[in-house]
Amino acid sequence: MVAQRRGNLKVNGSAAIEKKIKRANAQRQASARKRTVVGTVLWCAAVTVCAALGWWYYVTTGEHITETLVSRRELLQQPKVFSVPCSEDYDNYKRFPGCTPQSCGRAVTDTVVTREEASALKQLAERGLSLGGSEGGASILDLHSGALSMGKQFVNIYKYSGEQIKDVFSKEDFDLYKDVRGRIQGMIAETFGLDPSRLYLTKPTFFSRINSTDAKTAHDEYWHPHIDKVTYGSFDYTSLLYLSDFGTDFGGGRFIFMDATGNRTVEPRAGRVSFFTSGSENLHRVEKVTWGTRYAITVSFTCDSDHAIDNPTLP
Ligand SMILES: O=C(O)CCC(=O)C(=O)O
Ligand SMILES: [Fe+2]
Repeated sequence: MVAQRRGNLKVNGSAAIEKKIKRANAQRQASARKRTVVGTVLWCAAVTVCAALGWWYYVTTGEHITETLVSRRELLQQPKVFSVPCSEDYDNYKRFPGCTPQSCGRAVTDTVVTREEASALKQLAERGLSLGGSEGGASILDLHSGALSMGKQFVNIYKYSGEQIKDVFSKEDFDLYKDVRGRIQGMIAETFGLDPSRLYLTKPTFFSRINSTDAKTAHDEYWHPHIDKVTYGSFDYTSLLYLSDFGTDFGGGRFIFMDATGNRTVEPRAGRVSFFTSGSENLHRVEKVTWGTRYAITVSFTCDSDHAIDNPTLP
């Protein structure tokens, strides 16, 4: 009797042990699965954080920049000129002696436009753009055609504002614009050895205002690499007059020449004029603005009088 009970106990006991072992195994497997899932999630999170830190470091420290041609802190006493071999782009267009680029390059000057003039032009841009503005990060105001960014499209500021335009812009504003444009034209002609009277203002010539708001339409995507002669056709010489300071008024927003040997940067500074031949020898882009507001004017020149535009006048 005692022996039989012991036997039963033994049978019952080993079943219980087997059950325990099974339960323990199941628990071990479940926690191993849990560990794998947690491990994967942590690994993904670590990779994401590393990628984000890498991107932030890349953008803020300018690791993508091989050389800074002119920094914001520098104040150039004379133009800095950099020669680059001309591309073949100009072969696809009619050549204009005394104007079509024969030697190509890029240059930066801080002595053609004063900071006071840049400030007056920025105020002009602020007043004009306050009447409209894009929903995305990039707005333009073209005093020649009247185009003004408005939401997701453009309006004609002269038609849109009617008589009130006289409260927004003055004759002095337009005189300053004309004067500055003339000086830039003279500087381009002198630097590239051109006859200034063979160089004409062309379109689009416009103010730009850029901030860090996400783009809403393709018009807001100012950061794409491009060649001005390909994008705009009539351009032979592009100039950019900066109206605000990199690092003080805005972050990001540096101008980048994308050469085969690396990226070369111009840091905007109010009153600084950067100018260059418009072919693919000067492929470029603007870095995304990360904070603040960046103002500039793109002033464009052509050698083809058929594409010339006049200075803007108040209607
Ligand atoms: O604002 C800039 O620095 C460059 C603008 C530009 O590339 C353009 O208007 O074609
Ligand atoms: Fe451009």
